[in-house]
Amino acid sequence: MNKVLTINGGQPLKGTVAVRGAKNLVPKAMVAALLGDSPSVLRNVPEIKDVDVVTGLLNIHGVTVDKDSVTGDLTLNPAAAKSASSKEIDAYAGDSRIPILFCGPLMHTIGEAFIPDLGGCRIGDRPIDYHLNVLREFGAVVDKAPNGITISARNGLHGAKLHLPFPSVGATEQVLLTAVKAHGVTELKNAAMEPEIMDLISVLQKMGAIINVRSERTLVIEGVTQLRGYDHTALPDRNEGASWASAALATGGDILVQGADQKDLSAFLNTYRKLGGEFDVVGDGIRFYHPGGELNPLVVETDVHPGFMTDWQQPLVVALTQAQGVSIVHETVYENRFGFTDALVRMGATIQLHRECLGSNPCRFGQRDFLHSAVITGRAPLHGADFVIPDLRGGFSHVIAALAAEGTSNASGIELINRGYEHFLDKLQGLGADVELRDAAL
Ligand SMILES: CC(=O)N[C@H]1[C@@H](OP(=O)(O)OP(=O)(O)OC[C@H]2O[C@@H](n3ccc(=O)[nH]c3=O)[C@H](O)[C@@H]2O)O[C@H](CO)[C@@H](O)[C@@H]1O
Ligand SMILES: C=C(OP(=O)(O)O)C(=O)O
Repeated sequence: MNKVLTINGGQPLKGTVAVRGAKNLVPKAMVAALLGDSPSVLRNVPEIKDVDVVTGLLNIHGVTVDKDSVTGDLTLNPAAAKSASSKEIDAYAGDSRIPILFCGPLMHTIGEAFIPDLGGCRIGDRPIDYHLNVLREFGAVVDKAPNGITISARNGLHGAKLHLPFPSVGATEQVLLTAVKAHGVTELKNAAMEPEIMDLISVLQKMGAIINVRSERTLVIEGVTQLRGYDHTALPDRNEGASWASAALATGGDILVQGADQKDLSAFLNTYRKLGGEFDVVGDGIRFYHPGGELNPLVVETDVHPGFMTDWQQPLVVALTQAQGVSIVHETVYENRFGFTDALVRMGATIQLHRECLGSNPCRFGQRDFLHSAVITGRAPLHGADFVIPDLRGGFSHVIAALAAEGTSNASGIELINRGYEHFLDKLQGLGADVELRDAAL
């Protein structure tokens, strides 16, 4: 039975939430376990759908994943790794972005891989051309198959000199997970340097990999013949932390985010402060709050790390609807990440989308037909509306807009949020939100 979340707005969110391991690291560290010749232990694992998807994919490839019933820590044993049928793998098509990262580890382990069509948030085309190009440079052969691709490396994989057209997070991870056991040295230029990538590098180094992080976005990886299991505590989810911070501001609330890490949120914290939000870095996290008074309009441009992360943009836009004046958000990472603003406009926000680059940095979407700049005029009183959750961050934004609004909203498709937000409804209720999950009327 489909569920609907009924949200009664008008209450500030107040209280404490704890964030655990990052959605953008944990599933990748799980994939890395395939490369070891002994079991790995991953700690601080959140209960989110992307972890379930990767657990299922590992299981059908013969990797056991045991969850500690008290701590939730995972022990991943690749001793019996084997190939899986395309029918088994196909069951995971469209669920997340992670299956593409099985390419290198599966080629190293069993010589070939079938990768189903990917899922993840629909915020642009999200092609995998960089992934396939780097894999070919390593010596892999890629073939299109019904519902996915097959990839093989019968003659092994060798190091390569690589340069990404854009510092893609996924393609950088693809290179890391392949190069660590490829024959010879790999140099990757224009690599992504997100904290989750640095944490994946820590995981791989614990396994025995040799990875040099140079300045100027360059990684140099010296391939080794053998890797062992790791014991690692995942870094906290900075994107979940930033989401709750925006929720505090949009609703006029006060949220202590346990686990939020100042250094990984630096660009976000600067923006938050300029917008008029306040935060205190405390022992076990960061307290985010609306200090009273008016919020200030801002110009925000998303960027790769260390810039303002694209995944922070959607929740922040809700807070910007409550600032006094005209704000601009220029999205430079994804070409189509403003679809979620339709529902905000129906709730009373004033948001106009433009094809031009409205920030100070022209981006690669500027001369093309993409509505990738938003002009937000506030302060706009919001009112309740019915909406369908479009994706992870867009859905979070809709829910906090509904909480900031006067009146009642109904959200369907709320389960999408579980892909990246652990115990979302429990956390909302713990912060005093008046929400109720019920069966949809037929
Ligand atoms: C599971 C995960 O970690 N997801 C994160 C990861 O996504 P993901 O790894 O998919 O994002 P990328 O950094 O690869 O994508 C950045 C841009 O590069 C483009 N591109 C990427 C690969 C490719 O082969 N060809 C290509 O054109 C994409 O369409 C996008 O416009 O990084 C993004 C950027 O920080 C975050 O928003 C996502 O939350
Ligand atoms: C875009 C996101 O995730 P994914 O890459 O998993 O779709 C996100 O977390 O905002």
